[in-house]
Amino acid sequence: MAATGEYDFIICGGGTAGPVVAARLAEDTSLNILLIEAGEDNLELENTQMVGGWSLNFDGPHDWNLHSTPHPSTHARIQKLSRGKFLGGSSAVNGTLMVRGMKQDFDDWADPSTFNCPGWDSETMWHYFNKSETFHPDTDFETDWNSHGRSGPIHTTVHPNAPISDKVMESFVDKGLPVVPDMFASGETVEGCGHCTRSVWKGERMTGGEYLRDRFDESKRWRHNNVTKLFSQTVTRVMLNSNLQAIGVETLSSDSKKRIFRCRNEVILCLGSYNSPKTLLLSGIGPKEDLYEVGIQPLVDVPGVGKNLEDHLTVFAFYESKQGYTTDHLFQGNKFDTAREEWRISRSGTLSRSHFGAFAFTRLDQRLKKHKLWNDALEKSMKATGRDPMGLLPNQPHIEYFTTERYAAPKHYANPPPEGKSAFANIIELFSPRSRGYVKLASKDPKDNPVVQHNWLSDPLDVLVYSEACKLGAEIMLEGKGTRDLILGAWPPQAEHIGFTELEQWEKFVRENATTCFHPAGTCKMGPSSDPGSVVDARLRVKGVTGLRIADCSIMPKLNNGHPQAVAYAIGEKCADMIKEDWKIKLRGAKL
Ligand SMILES: Cc1cc2nc3c(=O)[nH]c(=O)nc-3n(C[C@H](O)[C@H](O)[C@H](O)COP(=O)(O)OP(=O)(O)OC[C@H]3O[C@@H](n4cnc5c(N)ncnc54)[C@H](O)[C@@H]3O)c2cc1C
Repeated sequence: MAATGEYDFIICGGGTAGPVVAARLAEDTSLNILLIEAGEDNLELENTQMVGGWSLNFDGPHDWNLHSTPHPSTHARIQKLSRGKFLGGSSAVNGTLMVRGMKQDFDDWADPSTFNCPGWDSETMWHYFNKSETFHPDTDFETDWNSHGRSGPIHTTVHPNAPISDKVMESFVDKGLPVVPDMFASGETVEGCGHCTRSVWKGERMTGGEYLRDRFDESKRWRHNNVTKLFSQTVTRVMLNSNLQAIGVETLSSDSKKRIFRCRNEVILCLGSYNSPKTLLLSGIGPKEDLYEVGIQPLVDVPGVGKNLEDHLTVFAFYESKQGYTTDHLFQGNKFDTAREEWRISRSGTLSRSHFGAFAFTRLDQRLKKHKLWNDALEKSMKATGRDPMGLLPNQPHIEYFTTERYAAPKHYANPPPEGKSAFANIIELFSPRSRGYVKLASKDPKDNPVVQHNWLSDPLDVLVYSEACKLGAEIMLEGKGTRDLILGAWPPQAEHIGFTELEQWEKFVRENATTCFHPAGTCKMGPSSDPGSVVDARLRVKGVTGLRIADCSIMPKLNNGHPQAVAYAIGEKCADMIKEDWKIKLRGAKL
């Protein structure tokens, strides 16, 4: 098998973080960079650009088609774990929400007494969040300009609310969550509600691909001549020499042809939280017992690879609403085709925007302190760490609420209201869960998806916090002054949650309904060498080898209390800067 190329840096994965690393390194025009992506270029893939087309990418050739392994805590339900397989990766299939999380989340990453990852504090992360972004505020939006960028490749906006979202905000305020302008970018408000930034501009979704090609440039040319883009090639392993130095990668094409690409400096894995650990394991880097299990000779025993899998859960509580508030009428009947035509012609209409509406953060201390389970755990955790049992300080929220502006949900919800009826959801998202899962190889065949066991809700405290959050969420919707008179009942009408009065009813509800928020993280955790579970150090270098880094959501030592795409961009930005420092690469080329 002959080598088919040699590059200074090889970036594996053209998703969210990968293109950032490639593009920033390419600012030095003397460098020769290869970016390898298993999926296609997204230029001709309409559903990666049409904001409302996101779920049409699921379950086909543009999805990795991963599934969770059943677990009794979620009633052995098998859940789809969609990930984008094209340029832009999961940023090209996501809900476009740019909820950065709290400043404290990143100060925890950096703090020696918590995750001990120097250089990952909030000030640094806000610098990189802003660097990746060009924010276009609405005229009457009160912008916190310290928390937005003006010249990054990812163009963002706020969303014009449908009437239902304004009514939901009224209920949030009525129930004690005040409106705080731009709180989801500023990262300082723990209890409040407001609008969040979206990775949408001029009716199009922004993806990691923007770093490589300016979508609004008529010519559609690539920004950098020194980045070779290789699509439809799956990286199957990192090649290590006898000194355990990464010297290249092996790839497989869809017609099963193997190729080898060599690198002079470094390989950077940006394959996401399921596939980065998978590729390390296929390369002989991981827990030795897991490798022996599938017949792979361990080269480096790194016990943390694939462990520490964290995810946010969401549960959708649907309500039927009076007519005139939601946007269901724009989708019912054959209106989807009309809406798509409108988007095609003018990049406007309902498919030019995401269907999420109002947002809120809150803590649940008052409710939780009624429970012995919580109080016992609180006493212990306060003594041990000064934090609550979820690992949070008082300036970090337990929960996010966000709502839809019509009946919209993951695919297993299949009860859209007929014409003449409207529905919306209050989505309850559990932050900082205690449950952790894992990613393991199913076999040594790189074509097989890995085994993913999330273990969601396996920790009783997660169930308690989540059930209380759902109960409060229902009170806000049913008693809050904006929504109490417009909600007609649950949707579908036979849904029982509308009548729930007891916490146990909500516990059953979350076990039966909670589903992934598509935020997997932590499977190649960053941490100091003293942490046996860490896979990369604070400069993102893989333990036990040289010339190999990871830059994607898998490196998060703990998920942000927010949504992860903005973090993925920031990780890519910071990784590129660290590589430049380490290799003393000078900027000679054009800036983005
Ligand atoms: C349906 C959905 C909705 C979401 N909604 C939001 C939201 O609204 N807001 C938010 O902040 N976050 C959201 N997220 C999460 C967010 O999009 C991801 O956390 C983030 O994009 C992950 O970035 P990443 O770089 O880690 O991985 P990815 O973006 O998944 O990139 C990995 C890339 O590597 C490629 N790849 C994988 N394996 C190989 C291989 N072996 N060889 C070559 N290439 C390979 C993949 O095809 C992909 O392009 C959502 C995610 C999904 C799926």
